[in-house]
Amino acid sequence: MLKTGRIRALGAMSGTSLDGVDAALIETDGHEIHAFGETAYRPYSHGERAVLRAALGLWPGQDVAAAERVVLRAHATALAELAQAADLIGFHGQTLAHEPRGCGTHQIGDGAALADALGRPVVWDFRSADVRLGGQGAPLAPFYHFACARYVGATGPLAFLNLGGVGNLTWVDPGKARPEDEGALLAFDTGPANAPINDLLTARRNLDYDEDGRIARGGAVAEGALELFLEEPYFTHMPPKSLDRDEFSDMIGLVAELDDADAAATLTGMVAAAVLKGMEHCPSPPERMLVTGGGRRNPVMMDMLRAALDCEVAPVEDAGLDGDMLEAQAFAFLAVRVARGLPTSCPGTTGVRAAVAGGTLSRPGARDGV
Ligand SMILES: Nc1ncnc2c1ncn2[C@@H]1O[C@H](COP(=O)(O)OP(=O)(O)OP(=O)(O)O)[C@@H](O)[C@H]1O
Ligand SMILES: CC(=O)N[C@H]1[C@@H]2OC[C@@H](O2)[C@@H](O)[C@@H]1O[C@H](C)C(=O)O
Repeated sequence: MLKTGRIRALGAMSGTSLDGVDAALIETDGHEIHAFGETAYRPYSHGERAVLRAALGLWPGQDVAAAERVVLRAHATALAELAQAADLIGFHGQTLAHEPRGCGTHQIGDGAALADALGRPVVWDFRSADVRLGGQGAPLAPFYHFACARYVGATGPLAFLNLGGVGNLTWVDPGKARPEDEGALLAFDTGPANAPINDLLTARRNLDYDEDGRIARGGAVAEGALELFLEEPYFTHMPPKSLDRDEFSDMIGLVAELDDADAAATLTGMVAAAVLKGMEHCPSPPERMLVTGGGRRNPVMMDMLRAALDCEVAPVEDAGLDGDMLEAQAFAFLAVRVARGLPTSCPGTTGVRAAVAGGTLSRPGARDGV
């Protein structure tokens, strides 16, 4: 692979909400974003999702064979067409469990098998090297956020907020030369985001989520429950810090006595309150917060964030980025960095001891990685 120049990279992400595989092409040299390319989305069927859900919480050595097959098949079909135009693939896989201070972090998805299936080199297993070196293994999107901040022409500090199952925040100083430079990035998971709302509405109404915040809009935030939530020690822990999807699943108990609308409003308010708490850790107030992930489609959540924060809060689309594909693009970008030996995480993003290029490069036909 060429050491300099642009690479057409295809990234694939299967997030904690288990909805499907996002795929996106970008052109990059691993430093700058030169161009965005085509995207694809391949949802999981109900049956596939059930297989993945049943495997959540499992660690290597446990029986994850069925889930592995689902992930490989879904990615092979999701990526088949776009892979024709790609020099390199970045394959995140599916996180089943994440406990960086305990068992580690576990993503399934065999990159060597995917390289064989697609006939393209694949970078995968992005997180474990970081954990081995004392990092949280997450979040990894921040190095891409640094490139995005440059791409959108930011001159002062700004923040990216991803509202997926969990919320994660990246504070960026685009004035620094490189993302691994001290003070360029601070990143951490803010707390729960959509996962508890989805879980509540699945249990109570058999809904996947609170579409456009319609249920929360009819309710009011229960201040007592919110105060109890904010007593969680997680919020006072210094970053870097990261969460597993279900680490805050107990919070549903805090809204158990409330009707559906008040419960949804309160869980939505907790997301905004957790982000506000997170802002206390930022080195300086950002000029604006660009929001990505499914939560940016929830107007009630966005309004609560705007009410809580002192800066402009806008979906990343306002800056010309694609909030549905940002994570897939991130793993395309990180794949290029790994292939070029450039770091993908640093003390400010994951707490790793020193900047590290995490990931394995597997070429088609070479099962053990190259
Ligand atoms: N129109 C909408 N209204 C309200 N909520 C929405 C809407 N669209 C998406 N969401 C929420 O966003 C969630 C999906 O977010 P996203 O796709 O960012 O998750 P993910 O990438 O799987 O998660 P993570 O980033 O944690 O891995 C849905 O489960 C839902 O809760
Ligand atoms: C272990 C893991 O898969 N973490 C995910 C998850 O989903 C959101 C948040 O929790 C973030 O920490 C991370 O994903 C994004 C893509 C990241 O690494 O930046």
